[in-house]
Amino acid sequence: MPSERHTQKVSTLSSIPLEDIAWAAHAARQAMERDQTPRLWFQLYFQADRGHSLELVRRAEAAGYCVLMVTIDAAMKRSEFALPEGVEAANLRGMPRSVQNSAAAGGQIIFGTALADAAPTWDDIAWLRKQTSLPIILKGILSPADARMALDHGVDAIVVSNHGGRVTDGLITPMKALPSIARTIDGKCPILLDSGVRTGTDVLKAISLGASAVMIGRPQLHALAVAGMAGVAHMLHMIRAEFELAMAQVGVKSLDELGPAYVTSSD
Ligand SMILES: Cc1cc2nc3c(=O)[nH]c(=O)nc-3n(C[C@H](O)[C@H](O)[C@H](O)COP(=O)(O)O)c2cc1C
Repeated sequence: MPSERHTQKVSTLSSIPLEDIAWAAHAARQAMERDQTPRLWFQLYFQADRGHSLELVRRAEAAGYCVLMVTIDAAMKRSEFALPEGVEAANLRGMPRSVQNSAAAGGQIIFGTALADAAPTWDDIAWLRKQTSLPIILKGILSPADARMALDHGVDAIVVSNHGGRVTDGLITPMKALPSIARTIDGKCPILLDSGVRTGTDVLKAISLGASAVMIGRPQLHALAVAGMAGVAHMLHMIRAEFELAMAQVGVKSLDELGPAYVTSSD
C-alpha cells in the first residue's frame, strides 16, 4: 500500500483461468503510456497431489506471474454455499477435487480426520522452495513460532492474516499478532498484513507495528459491486488519502519515522 505500485493476487480458486487474467493485464499494460499495471501474484493452494500443485506453479511461471503467495491457513474449508451454475474453479479443471476446491465447487461439508491428512505441512513448503525460483510469500501467519519456521524455510515474505476471519472463529486479530511477529522477524523479510484493513488509520497502525504493506480484501468487492472499476480506484484513493492525513496528524513525513510508539494498546 505505501508503494506506488499496487499488486493483484489471483486465487487458485479463480473462476477465470490464471492465463486469461495475465493476458488481460498484459493487454492493459500495453494500452498505458506508463507501466502502472498491477503486478500479478499467484495465490497457491496446495493440491492433494504435489504433481497438481507443481502444474499450477509452472502455469503461473509461464504466464508471467512474479510471486507465489502460498496460503497456509485454509487447508480445509467448510462451506454450505454452492457456486452459481456456470461458475467453477477454472484453474483446477480436470484435477480431482482437493479439500478446498470441493467446498468451492460443490458446497459440500466435509468432516473427519482425513482433513488433517490433506493439509500442507512444512515439508511441502521445503519442497516448493526447491521447485521454483519465484519469490514465495506465506499467507496466514499468526504466531512468532510460525514466523520463525517461515524464515527457516527460506520464504521471501510473510502475510500476517487470519483470512479475514473467514475460516476459523475466535482467532487473534492480525494487528494484535503483528508486534511479536515483527520482533521475531527482526527485519529479515518483509511482513504484509491483511484482514480488517478498512481505513488509512488501519494502514498507519500496521506500518507502525512492523508491516511493510497491507492487503485489502472485501473493500474491493464492495467497491466493485457499487461502482465497478472506478469504485475500486476510488476506494484505494480514499484509503491512501486517509493514510496520508493520518501521517500528517501524528506528525511524520515518511514511513520510516513510524514505529510502535505511535500505537497504544489497552492490553
Ligand atoms: C470472497 C472471498 C474469497 C477469498 N478467497 C481467497 C482465496 O481463494 N485464497 C486466499 O488466500 N484468500 C482468500 N480470501 C481471503 C483474502 O485473501 C484476505 O485474506 C481477506 O479477505 C482479507 O480480509 P478483508 O476482507 O477483511 O480485507 C478470500 C476472501 C473473500 C472475502
